[in-house]
Amino acid sequence: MTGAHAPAAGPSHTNPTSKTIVIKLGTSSIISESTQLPKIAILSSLVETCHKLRSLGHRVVIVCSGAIGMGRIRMSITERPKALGERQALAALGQLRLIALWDSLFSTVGIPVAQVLLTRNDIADRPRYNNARTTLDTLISPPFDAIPIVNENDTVSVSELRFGDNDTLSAITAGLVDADFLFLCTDVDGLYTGNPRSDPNARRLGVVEDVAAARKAVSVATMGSSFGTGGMQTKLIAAELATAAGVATVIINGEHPENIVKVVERGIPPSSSTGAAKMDLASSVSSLAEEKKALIGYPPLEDPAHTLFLPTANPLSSRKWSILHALHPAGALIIDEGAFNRIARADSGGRLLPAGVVGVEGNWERMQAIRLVVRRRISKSVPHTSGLEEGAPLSGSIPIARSLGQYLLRTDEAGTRTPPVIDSLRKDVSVLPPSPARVEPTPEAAQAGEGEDWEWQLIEVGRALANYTSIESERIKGIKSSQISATLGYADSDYLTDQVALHTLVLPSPSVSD
Ligand SMILES: Nc1ncnc2c1ncn2[C@@H]1O[C@H](COP(=O)(O)OP(=O)(O)O)[C@@H](O)[C@H]1O
Ligand SMILES: N[C@@H](CCC(=O)OP(=O)(O)O)C(=O)O
Repeated sequence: MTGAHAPAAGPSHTNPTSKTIVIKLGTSSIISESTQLPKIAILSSLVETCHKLRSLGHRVVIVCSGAIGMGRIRMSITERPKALGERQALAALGQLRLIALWDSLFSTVGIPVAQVLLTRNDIADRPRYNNARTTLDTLISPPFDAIPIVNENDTVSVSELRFGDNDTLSAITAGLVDADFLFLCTDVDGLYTGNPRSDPNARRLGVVEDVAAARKAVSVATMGSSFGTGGMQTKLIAAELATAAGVATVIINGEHPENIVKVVERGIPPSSSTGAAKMDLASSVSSLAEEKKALIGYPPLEDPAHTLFLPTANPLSSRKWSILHALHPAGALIIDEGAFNRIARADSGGRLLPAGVVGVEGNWERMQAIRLVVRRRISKSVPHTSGLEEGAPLSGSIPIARSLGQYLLRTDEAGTRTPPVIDSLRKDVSVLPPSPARVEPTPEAAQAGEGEDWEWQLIEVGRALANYTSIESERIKGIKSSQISATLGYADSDYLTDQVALHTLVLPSPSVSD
């Protein structure tokens, strides 16, 4: 045998019970707030846990924060650095130490580790997304059987190309590797009804079936450890992203990594839609107020203490999930309500004809991801909601934009993340997320102006891969498919996009007629 690594028990792809497990370690799990030193004993225990998981046939990916924290330790900086350049420099100093530490700990059990540093840009389009997917899959498969250790490439990422927090990155990673489990290890035992550091009455939630409902039910003031960044807010976003991809997501205390094995071995109960699991769980736990039960599922889970977010009953396909949550939208097609109603129908195949397109914003090439934005008139006099408030009354019953809130998370210069701004996207679309393809009112909309009683509302309802470039789309918008050939001189598709992936909230108030 050559090299530092002794052969270790590797996972088997042929083992039907083999799971893919992503473990996210927050800075609070890596560095002690009191001693300001790496938590060596806990990291060692995590290494033993990974060894155990692999000997049970599972594949493991670690998403590890702590580069900036380790850099602070290295340079004896006690204050959270505010300047971007300083944070990027500290990340460069700390990442090296972090990976050296992991490499030396994992070599004691003969497991090779690989450093994977990502920015959003690295998964911005399908080819790059698939490339990252292949690399990770190759690393966790024979003959390498390695453990990738993923972090954001903080040293080079600039604001619009950042994930911003490793909770989101871990959910994206879980989607990339088609994970079964995502463990968000932190310094508390799970998700509580309030911040357990400041609220003595805060109660831990057990099984959560609906992340959006849980988000409503709890207070997630971002106050966290002095090293951590996102607090619970970003963990809930990660849970929403991951469960939509079919990944069971667990918030658990990083002090006892060995508990991860217990949760994996216990397995995931099917969601309540199947009935049986709810009965089993409900009978094994003590009482919980009825209203809480309805809202957030079950009483706290013990041995080990954790909060479990069940995967959605109908997870998105990997392709749709990546279009909605991972790829970077390069622009937007503005469509009318008729077009939206057609693509929202189950039998439409999600294909968008040029006839329903009223505007084209941004610059894109074929097969790049784009936003689909519905333009509609709304009454000025009738109070209405934007359709983005989770849990809003479902009067319009058109599926739309549940997760839009996440795109409205802003990161300021100091790296602080503010809560999602769930706001009306009426004519003022400046609240749309900053991107090169910022959506402005179309010339037609601007020309038409606003009536006395109505105004324009623009809402992102989904995303898709473009069949035509933005320049081609501009030329064929509003026409019949049969006219594409005469207009462009060729017609590679009757549709502007195939396989539209829609968000899942609801357009509550009906629009006034056009
Ligand atoms: N509702 C809540 N439930 C649990 N923890 C919460 C809640 N609201 C805020 N927090 C805070 O979130 C912190 C964990 O987030 P953070 O410090 O960013 O950890 P990490 O570094 O592990 O990502 C906890 O220490 C806790 O103080
Ligand atoms: N990428 C950064 C960590 C960002 C982050 O989300 O931190 P945390 O909230 O501790 O998981 C680093 O390595 O320092």
